[in-house]
Formats: sequence, structure tokens, C-alpha cells
Amino acid sequence: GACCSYRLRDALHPLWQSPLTIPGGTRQSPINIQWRDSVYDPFLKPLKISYDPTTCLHIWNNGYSFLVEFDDSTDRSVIVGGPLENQYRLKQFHFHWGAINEWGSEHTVDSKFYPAELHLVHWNAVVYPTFEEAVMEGNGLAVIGVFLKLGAHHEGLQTLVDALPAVKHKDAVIEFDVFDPSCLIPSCPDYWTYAGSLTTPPLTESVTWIIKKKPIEVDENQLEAFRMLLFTSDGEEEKRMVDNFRPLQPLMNRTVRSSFQ
Ligand SMILES: NS(=O)(=O)c1ccc(NC(=O)CN2C(=O)C=CC2=O)cc1
Ligand SMILES: [Zn+2]
Repeated sequence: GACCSYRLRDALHPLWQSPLTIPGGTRQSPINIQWRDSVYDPFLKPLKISYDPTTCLHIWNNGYSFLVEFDDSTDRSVIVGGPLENQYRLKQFHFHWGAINEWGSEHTVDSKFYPAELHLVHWNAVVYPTFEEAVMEGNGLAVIGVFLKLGAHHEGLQTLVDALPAVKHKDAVIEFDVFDPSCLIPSCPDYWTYAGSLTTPPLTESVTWIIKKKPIEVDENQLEAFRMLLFTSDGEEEKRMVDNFRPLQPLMNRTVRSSFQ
């Protein structure tokens, strides 16, 4: 269908200069989550999330997305449980979105796209000394994925949306000193989990993905606010920051587990 050919065209999109998949990659992300092929694992624990809102540092436009970065020098904002063997520290969160509401998420559920997807990026500070080292290890990172769907206004997201005009251009940064990202995570505990990779370079196969089953609702104005950001720096010819998602990758020899029946 249109979306598939679009995906191919998109895969050649200048944003993804890197190869569609890394040579020899066996656990690349994102993937389509086929609900009926996911396997309920009764041994999966509930995910425990405890963030300290004062660890929030700044928002910046890195030329791919906008990132909200956290002070990860201590264990003040962490997740534990779920499929994880250790506690993981929050490093940053960011989003991926489309030019229109028909697509934008990186993962799909039964081949359905959401208009956007939130990624909360954590690293295994129990085993590795730095984030940069954890990025290179199979159990180094844990990313919580939350789908965004078009619906009611999201109060918590609005504080972030209000700050976006200040980071319109690539490399812009603004201080953002109190924000609790747990307001962006659905209260429903259900999730899927699988072994995958970063979806932007260096594409390393170091991510335990935890994808929340329930989406959060945001309104049209909030999605439009994402779309007014730019890939380009101040003074360059403006390119709107949209369609910053990687094409779907082959499942290969992986099983997606669910925390729910
Ligand atoms: N889209 S995703 O898979 O969640 C994804 C998640 C993370 C990164 N990369 C990084 O975090 C790079 N990075 C550093 O090395 C230090 C700060 C920083 O942002 C790339 C992709
Ligand atoms: Zn991401």
C-alpha cells in the first residue's frame, strides 16, 4: 500500500544516511508488534518508575528530535523491575513524529502507526561506568516507548510544548529545570518487551525495549507544535522537523513478550 512504498522512499530519506539496517544486525529496531504473536510471560514483573523532577536539566534540538536531558550522576531518577535485571538511570527523553497524523511512530502495533512515539532512555549504571559505555553493551540501555494518539489535550505535555519555540533550530538549548516525565506514561501497567537497538546512529544493539500497550492522548495543536521545529540551524534554509522515524526492521529470530494476557 501507499504507506509501504512510502516507507521505502522514507528509508532513502536523507535523514537516514546510515544503512537501512546495520550489516550483520540481528536485533534492530523499530519493529512491528504483531499482538497475536506476542507471548505472555507470567514471570515479567511490574515496571517500577521513580523519577525526581528536579533532575531535569534542559531541552535541546539535536537536529533529529528535541531531547529533554536529565542529571544522571546519581540514582535519583530510575526504573527497575519489568524485564530488567538491574536498575537503570534516566538519561533523556525525546519523541518521533510524522508530517501528518497517519504516521510518525517508530514501532507499529498490528501494522498500525501512531502519530508520534515517546522514548524515555535509561542506562545500566549498576554494571557500566558511563552512558557511552552502556550504549555499546547488550544489556546497557532500557528505553520505554509510549505511543501518542490524537485526542484530548495533555496538560503535562503542554509545559514542554510551550518551551519548543525556544529550541526551534538545531543546536538550540534552553534550561528546563523541573519536569516529571512520569506524567507522560500511561497508568496502565501493560507492556510488550523485546531485545532491540537504538533507532538512530550508532544503531547499537544495546536496548531492552519496553513498549507500553496503552497510548497517551494529545491534541492536534500539540502535535503541530512538534512539526514547527526545524532540522536546520538558524540562518540555513528551513527544513521542518517531521518524519524523524526509522523504517521498520526485520524481526529475525526474536519473540516479543507481553506482561499481560
Ligand atoms: N530512538 S532511540 O532508540 O530511543 C535512541 C536513544 C538514544 C540515542 N542516542 C543517545 O542517547 C546519544 N547520547 C549520548 O551518547 C549522550 C547523550 C545522548 O543523547 C539514539 C537513539
Ligand atoms: Zn527514539
